[in-house]
Amino acid sequence: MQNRQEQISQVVVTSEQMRDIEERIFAAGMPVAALMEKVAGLIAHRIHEIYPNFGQKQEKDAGKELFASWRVSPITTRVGILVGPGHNGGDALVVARELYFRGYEVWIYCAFSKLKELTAQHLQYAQSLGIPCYQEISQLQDCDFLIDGLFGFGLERMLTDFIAAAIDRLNEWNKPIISIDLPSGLHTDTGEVLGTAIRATHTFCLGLWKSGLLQDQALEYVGKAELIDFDIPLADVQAVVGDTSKIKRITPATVLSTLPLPRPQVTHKYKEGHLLMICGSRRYAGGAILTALGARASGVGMLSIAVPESLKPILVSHLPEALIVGCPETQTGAIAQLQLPEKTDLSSFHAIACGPGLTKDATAIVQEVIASDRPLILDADALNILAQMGTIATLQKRQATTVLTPHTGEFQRLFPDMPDPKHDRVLAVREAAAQTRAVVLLKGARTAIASPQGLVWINPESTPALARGGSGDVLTGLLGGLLAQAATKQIAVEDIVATAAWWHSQAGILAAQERTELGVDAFTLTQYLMKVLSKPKVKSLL
Ligand SMILES: NC(=O)C1=CN([C@@H]2O[C@H](COP(=O)(O)OP(=O)(O)OC[C@H]3O[C@@H](n4cnc5c(N)ncnc54)[C@H](O)[C@@H]3O)[C@@H](O)[C@H]2O)[C@@H](O)CC1
Ligand SMILES: Nc1ncnc2c1ncn2[C@@H]1O[C@H](COP(=O)(O)OP(=O)(O)O)[C@@H](O)[C@H]1O
Ligand SMILES: [K+]
Repeated sequence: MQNRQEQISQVVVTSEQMRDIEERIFAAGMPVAALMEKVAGLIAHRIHEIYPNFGQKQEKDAGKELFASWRVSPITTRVGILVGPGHNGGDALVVARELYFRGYEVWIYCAFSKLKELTAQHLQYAQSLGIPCYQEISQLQDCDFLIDGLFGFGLERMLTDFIAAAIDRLNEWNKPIISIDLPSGLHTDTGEVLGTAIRATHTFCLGLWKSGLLQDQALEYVGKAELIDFDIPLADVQAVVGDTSKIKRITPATVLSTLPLPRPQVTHKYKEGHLLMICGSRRYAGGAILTALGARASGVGMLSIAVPESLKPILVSHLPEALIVGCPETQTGAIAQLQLPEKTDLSSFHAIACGPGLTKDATAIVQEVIASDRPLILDADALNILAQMGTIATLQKRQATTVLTPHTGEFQRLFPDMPDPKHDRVLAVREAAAQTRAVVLLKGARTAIASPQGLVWINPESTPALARGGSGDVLTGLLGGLLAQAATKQIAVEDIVATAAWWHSQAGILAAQERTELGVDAFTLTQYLMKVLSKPKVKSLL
């Protein structure tokens, strides 16, 4: 049973869900102002940890002379507070007050004439303390860092006029900015930039993770994101979010509920998953090797690899443990047809992973595996061939598990009539899974995975070091190996896919830490997969 913190860290909400959750808390008797105090107190505490103030409150209290010289002291921190019209602005003003009492020099920017009542009261009190409040953003240019309380999940339309101009201006200063809840200007659900948006260095997401913060298009704006947990009761979360149409973050706890795949004492190789990989062509031999090395790291019991006959020697030399199935080739060096060893047919395999390096000339074999009753992962060229066959009509005929692993370009070819993943990745992937009845993994900086039942997993941590040829092939092999093993155990397919995405990106992160982001070629990546699980912190949980 996961503890509360683990459960909360997996939840992802839309603005509508967040509003409903808050309303339940307020309806239960929690005063709005008390919640704002609590939240802002937690934020102020974190800010104090990140940007400590070395100015002495005693100096300020000692009299006007010292106060006047305070600013020139190199050790006093000046913080600019950006205040919007709603409760995001209210949060920021409470933070302003708290930092002021801790000896920071605080300057406020507020250019809105109409504020929500609570926000207006906090502004009035801040001003009564002598905290200066400006209507021109240029006045804050000398601040050491800024706190963004312009808009939170209440932003409902494009930013225009003076506020858009102010954001553009302060973004040019390249100062540290801490955004409260979300960088102002981002759509809470999709992460889309509504006209313009704050480029934050930190985002303190309040209470529950907002979906927009986990989208590729938001990442340049979010900076380092962390959750400020203000004790929302799990019952309220559950009541609003429910069990279906959920979005969940993949966390170590998620993954460690599947890994290590249970392996009994008395077993044999065919009981621990038999994967058939179909990949490679004369033109693309490397993809087959990388996919196979990904599968090797999964711990799969038996690995068979179908490649064009001419690739057999090179595969044998890289993977002595695997059974390499040489297949007849087309004139272009693609697999012409599957030629399995005697007494073997597709039913011998627990799963099939098909696609990397095939080229489009391998159509016949892709059609054959799609027509089979085996759990199937389709990637790369197999996806392009599927697109030509007609994705939805073809997959609706399949009874067995299908997993598709497209990047954005492949997704658009597979699903030309679906919502554009560049606009809303969660919506796109959920729709694709619902219509195909496949588990769809949409690759990206923040990979999103949807089940046909509407559950979406988002992988919240990765590294651009993975933006490199061949890293997707490694994922396909790893996923194939895990799926083959899971087929003999009772584990949900989407959980296995989420596990593979997490494991793959953690290997990238670890490799980048040790070798820099430039040192994570796909072959190296395969060698870091095992290292992730043997990291003391992960290993102790396994
Ligand atoms: N109620 C509370 O005590 C709590 C408040 N919280 C804070 O409250 C925020 C949500 O507060 P609100 O619902 O007041 O919403 P916001 O503060 O996000 O903004 C809403 C205000 O902005 C205006 N607005 C929206 N789009 C605009 C645009 N494009 N141009 C100009 N004005 C625009 C709206 O008319 C409204 O006045 C959260 O993000 C969070 O920071 C929560 O964190 C926790 C508890
Ligand atoms: N900017 C990024 N940040 C994190 N992960 C990324 C980034 N770009 C790509 N990736 C990951 O790297 C892999 C690339 O796969 P793919 O596009 O299929 O490449 P290839 O076919 O060359 O192997 C995917 O798992 C993807 O999620
Ligand atoms: K904000």
